[in-house]
Amino acid sequence: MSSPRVLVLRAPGTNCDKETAFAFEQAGGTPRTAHIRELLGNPSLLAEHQVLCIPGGFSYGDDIASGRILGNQLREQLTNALQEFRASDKLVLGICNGFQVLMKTGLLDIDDAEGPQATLAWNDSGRYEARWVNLNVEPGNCVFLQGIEDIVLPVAHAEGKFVVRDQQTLDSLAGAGRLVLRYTDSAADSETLSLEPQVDYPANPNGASADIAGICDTTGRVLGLMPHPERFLFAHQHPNWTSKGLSGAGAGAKLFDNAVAYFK
Ligand SMILES: NC(=O)CC[C@H](N)C(=O)O
Repeated sequence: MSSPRVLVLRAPGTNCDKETAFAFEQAGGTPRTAHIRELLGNPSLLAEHQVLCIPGGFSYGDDIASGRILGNQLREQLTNALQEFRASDKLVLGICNGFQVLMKTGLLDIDDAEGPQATLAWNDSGRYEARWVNLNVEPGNCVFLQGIEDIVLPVAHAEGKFVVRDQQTLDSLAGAGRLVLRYTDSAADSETLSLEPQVDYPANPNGASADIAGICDTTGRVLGLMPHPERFLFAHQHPNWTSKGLSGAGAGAKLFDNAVAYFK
């Protein structure tokens, strides 16, 4: 297959669908944007695509909780179509609000018999955080992050604090290679795995447990992350690109390249 078809799903309040579709297009994919109503009316649309991406924004105005309404719609009304999609060796990406949505769908394998093992809560600062952050990638089987050790990306969210239920759950998620993306700074000890952040604000912009910025499912084919890779496709999007002498592609482009390369 030369160019995977990417379904970029939007809902009322989504605001990153165009740049996310553009990111997949730049990478050689064939994106198509669909409104949730269109997908609910025609679930077979999913089967026509190889990648499902839920982009960032404020779906349903972040009412109740970020991602809750769209997540519930997907979980309750498209259960079978989504599970079939994942089972057929396809990819799912949730960026920021899309991550918040994915957390509620079951696609990230975050629920166990006792309920959710983790959730995304309000930032410790109590406000929207828009800044650039440094991230470490845990080596593993996450398709989107292959070949990336560390990466600089922007975040822009108010409900991005990844909170894990307890230390045992944290250890088991880590042991399974699920904690794929963590905020870092020069003083960070990435070996320590604690419910408390090891990295101080603002390098950890929200106070996430163990500085977690993104997780994948058990297959490595579903990724949810708070940072926005689609906002760093070109070096000149970095605020210090001239002083750093950056040129060419931005670091975020690699995630989309990896997704497309998976189908070649
Ligand atoms: N950029 C986004 O996707 C924002 C996510 C969400 N609406 C929040 O503020 O937490």
